[in-house]
Amino acid sequence: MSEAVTRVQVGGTAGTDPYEVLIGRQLLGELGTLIGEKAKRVAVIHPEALADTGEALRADLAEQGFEAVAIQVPNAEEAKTAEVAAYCWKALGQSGFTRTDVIVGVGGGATTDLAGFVAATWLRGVRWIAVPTTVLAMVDAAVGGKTGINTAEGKNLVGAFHPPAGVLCDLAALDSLPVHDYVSGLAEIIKAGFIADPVILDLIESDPEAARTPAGPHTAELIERSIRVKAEVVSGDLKESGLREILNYGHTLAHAIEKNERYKWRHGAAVSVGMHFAAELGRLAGRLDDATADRHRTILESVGLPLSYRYDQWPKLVENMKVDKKSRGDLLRFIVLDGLAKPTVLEGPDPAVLLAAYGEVGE
Ligand SMILES: NC(=O)c1ccc[n+]([C@@H]2O[C@H](COP(=O)([O-])OP(=O)(O)OC[C@H]3O[C@@H](n4cnc5c(N)ncnc54)[C@H](O)[C@@H]3O)[C@@H](O)[C@H]2O)c1
Ligand SMILES: O=C(O)C(=O)C[C@@H](O)[C@H](O)[C@H](O)COP(=O)(O)O
Ligand SMILES: [Zn+2]
Repeated sequence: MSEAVTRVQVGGTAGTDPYEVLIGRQLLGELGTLIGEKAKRVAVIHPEALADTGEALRADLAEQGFEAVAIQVPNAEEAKTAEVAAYCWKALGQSGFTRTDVIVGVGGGATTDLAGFVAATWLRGVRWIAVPTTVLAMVDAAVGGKTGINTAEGKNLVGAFHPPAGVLCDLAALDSLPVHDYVSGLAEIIKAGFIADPVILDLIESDPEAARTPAGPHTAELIERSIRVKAEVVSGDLKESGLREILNYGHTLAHAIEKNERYKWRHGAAVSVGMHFAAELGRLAGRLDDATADRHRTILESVGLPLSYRYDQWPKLVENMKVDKKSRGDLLRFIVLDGLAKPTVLEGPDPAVLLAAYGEVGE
């Protein structure tokens, strides 16, 4: 018997089409319905690590009568390149993909970012469905319609806002995820806790060791709460004209680190260091109380996320941060907290304060 399915609605305001995020188990039966009757062809974009899943999905869709192709892409950030996007476009062209056909992105956030970007750009936009298979992709990447790829100059510099037609979070997928990747996803869950839903922090703090695995007692609740935070924010501001920037908490430094590491670090690990930095920045800018700033350190450390990065890299990180999407002209902008669950923008902080905050993070 299948377990209960939770449905979270996203969008439906300001002229955007609403869609649902489904959270549960054995959800793949929903895929055919979501794809719809208008589609003749379906392309399943999946990473190498999920070759079997990708092929099983393709075969199942073929059995349902679709002309289904599987497009295998590299694992992780190696998939988020212009070359891999071009490879996908070629596969779509060769299979005669039209505007009524549908892309399915199955994998972690790197795969769903790429699949969504390919869907946004093919024929100027076709429908796509996200099937996230990492905790990070479930709680963040697959929801909200930010799609994109990296360039040598920076993280996610090319992309489009192109929401999916639906998101299927099958919790069973998490069982095969290496612990390192599971824990990396906790960074975005903790982010949702600090910016909007402190119950998330309480649940993790009640048993940090258990929070490190999908078998933990609060897994489904942590995932659902984080999705609800994201859904509420992006429903109010799809294109990041204001409110949505709060989802970038910790990301200004995180993306600078990822670029500096040539995209070999996991995103969640970089976000962890980035949130530690943002907390210290908030504290030194006189915005954030000591207890909440210290709480960042303890909770991130308790689940095994990193807090530090190389001190000598600061000048390069500052250069990298200049292309952050929140920058305006020469003005660096950061999301900081005025208090727990009170995110705000800090514009053009004094370089001495920035360096002092990094002094707490650098090793
Ligand atoms: N669009 C957004 O709003 C948004 C939000 C947050 C993060 N992101 C992006 O998401 C990406 C990070 O995503 P991620 O943390 O999911 O990493 P990832 O996509 O790089 O996946 C990590 C690794 O796990 C493998 N994998 C995926 N599912 C698996 C499973 N069930 N079992 C075993 N292996 C599996 C992948 O192939 C990869 O090797 C970054 O590129 C980040 O920029 C986007
Ligand atoms: O959805 C958003 O908006 C976010 O900022 C969520 C982030 O977790 C995510 O990493 C996003 O891809 C970052 O976006 P970017 O615009 O800074 O590239
Ligand atoms: Zn992120």
